[in-house]
Amino acid sequence: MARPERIAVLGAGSWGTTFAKVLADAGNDVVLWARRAEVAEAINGSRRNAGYLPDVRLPESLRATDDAAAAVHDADVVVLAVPSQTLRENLAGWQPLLPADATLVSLAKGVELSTLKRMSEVIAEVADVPMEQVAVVSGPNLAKEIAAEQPTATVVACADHDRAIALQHACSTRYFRPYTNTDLIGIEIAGACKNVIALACGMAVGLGFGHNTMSSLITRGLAETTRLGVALGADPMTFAGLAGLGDLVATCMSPLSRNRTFGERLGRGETLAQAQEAAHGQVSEGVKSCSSIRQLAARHGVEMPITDVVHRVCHEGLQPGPAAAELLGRERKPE
Ligand SMILES: NC(=O)C1=CN([C@@H]2O[C@H](COP(=O)(O)OP(=O)(O)OC[C@H]3O[C@@H](n4cnc5c(N)ncnc54)[C@H](O)[C@@H]3O)[C@@H](O)[C@H]2O)C=CC1
Ligand SMILES: O=C(CO)COP(=O)(O)O
Repeated sequence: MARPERIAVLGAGSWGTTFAKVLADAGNDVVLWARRAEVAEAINGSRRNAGYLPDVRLPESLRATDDAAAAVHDADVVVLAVPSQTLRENLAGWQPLLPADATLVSLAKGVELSTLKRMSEVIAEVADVPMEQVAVVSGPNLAKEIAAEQPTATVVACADHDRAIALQHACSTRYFRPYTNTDLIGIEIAGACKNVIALACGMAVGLGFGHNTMSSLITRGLAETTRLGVALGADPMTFAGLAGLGDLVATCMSPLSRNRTFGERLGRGETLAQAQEAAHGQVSEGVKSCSSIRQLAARHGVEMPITDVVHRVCHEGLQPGPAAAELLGRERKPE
């Protein structure tokens, strides 16, 4: 397959804007779709997306529009950079506009609440395309660091290995190094679950706990994530890779993570509404995915104790302190 040249990125939030910059820096012809016309105008005029990445100057070659039809026209690749719980609705609106053979790329890390589907499943269903046409990009990819051109690696996953390689070429830059993978289930489950574990780590920070607590949560979080993934058919090795352990460590350890920051606020005693207000509309996917992942785990008979308490803290009034005590007080077992 030839190297893609026309790429549309739909969603001009933190990651959509940053990934569009990566694609433009890699030499592609990139159009970024923003919901609000003034955001598109500011990107075209001042090369800034002030609401999300105020300190970053975007490449001259990156064009923005609020017209989705113009953005996707003739695109070889369409990147979906909207939150996971709105992706179905957003994509349904764009579906009639999509070029027939375009690779559809998910950047979202979540599991849909109403259906318990992964994002690639939602995309294949709504766009009515074979799963081989859908790809996922996931890894330790905090947008602000990548926008500042700090080196990172990532995973480009697609059941069609040739498409994965074409996309790998399209998003390789001197600061962004993608690896290919064909295990969509593992990559997506890892990406969704790490947000929930990051909420738990944030709560631990908010409660005043240190690195032993964080490392314990990361490691046991990886264990429960792997259990779920394997039950769904994932390759267990995926969880030791960039989209597994890599992203889990980055998100749980970094104050730049919205999920960890959200958890920290809850750990300090703020309510869900207060933490949501402080997020200024930026998405903390784990707050909703903790519920869908918990349901998915129950459906498959998988124990996910950290995810369970995160759900109950976020949605059932459990306090972070007693949640920690509950995890420590569980039945003793071998590792
Ligand atoms: N920010 C990051 O560092 C990374 C984010 N991700 C994932 O990428 C996805 C998008 O994240 P961000 O760009 O960071 O989110 P964001 O909150 O910064 O931006 C979301 C974008 O989606 C648009 N949007 C379209 N329809 C929407 C609707 N109905 N409701 C809300 N927003 C709507 C918003 O206008 C905005 O441009 C999430 O699933 C996130 O987990 C993945 C890797 C890195
Ligand atoms: O997915 C991310 C890093 O890989 C971003 O995490 P947050 O959504 O918690 O900021």
